[in-house]
Amino acid sequence: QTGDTLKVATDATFMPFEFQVDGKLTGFDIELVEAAAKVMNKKVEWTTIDFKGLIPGLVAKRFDMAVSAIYITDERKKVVDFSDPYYPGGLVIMVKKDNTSIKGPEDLPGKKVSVQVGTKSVSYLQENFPKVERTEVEKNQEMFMLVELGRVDAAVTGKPAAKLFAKSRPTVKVLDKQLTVEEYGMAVRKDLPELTKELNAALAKLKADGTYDKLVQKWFEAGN
Ligand SMILES: NC(=O)CC[C@H](N)C(=O)O
Repeated sequence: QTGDTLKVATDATFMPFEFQVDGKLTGFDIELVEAAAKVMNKKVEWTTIDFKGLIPGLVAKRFDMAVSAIYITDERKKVVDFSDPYYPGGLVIMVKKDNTSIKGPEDLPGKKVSVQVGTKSVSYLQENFPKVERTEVEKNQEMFMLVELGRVDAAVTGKPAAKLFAKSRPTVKVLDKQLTVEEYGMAVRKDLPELTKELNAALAKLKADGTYDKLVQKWFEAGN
């Protein structure tokens, strides 16, 4: 169905999942997709776009898959297929280190919170805390920076990325309480069911042969 090239889209602004070093894509998702493609005997052709364009781009058949720390949600499952879950995630709150007024999501109404457009963070706040003043931005770096600069009170984003960012910046902290429990999946066009099957088989092989564990170790556990 997809020939020998897999067209994969990502929003490379989310360390350690996908980001750029000297203009080159790298991260856990990037290496996992490359490894899966190798098992499937395919080459990867990457496209980088804003997160909000990933699911619409799949629907419009601009690429075959999107891999970008995407949570598997019922809403998204209506328009795209997902691989088996490949990593656990969940939303957390990031604030300035000296912030004492926000201890959990119940403290967010009336506060300014930065979120990335098109993400689960937006729908989570809309549904559960509609009184939060959302500042919606395109890039994750911008979302984090608004907290650092004190232009917003908090950011709501995925735990691994928030933790990694907080580790590199002494001015911010991640609250322990996790707001949701999620699973990351690779999103695939609905008209390519064979690709989803092949992808699941490749992921299973990478888990069985130790490649998956090595990548988890490299991107999430090394140096902790
Ligand atoms: N890639 C990201 O910036 C995080 C997206 C978030 N996990 C979601 O699925 O909505």
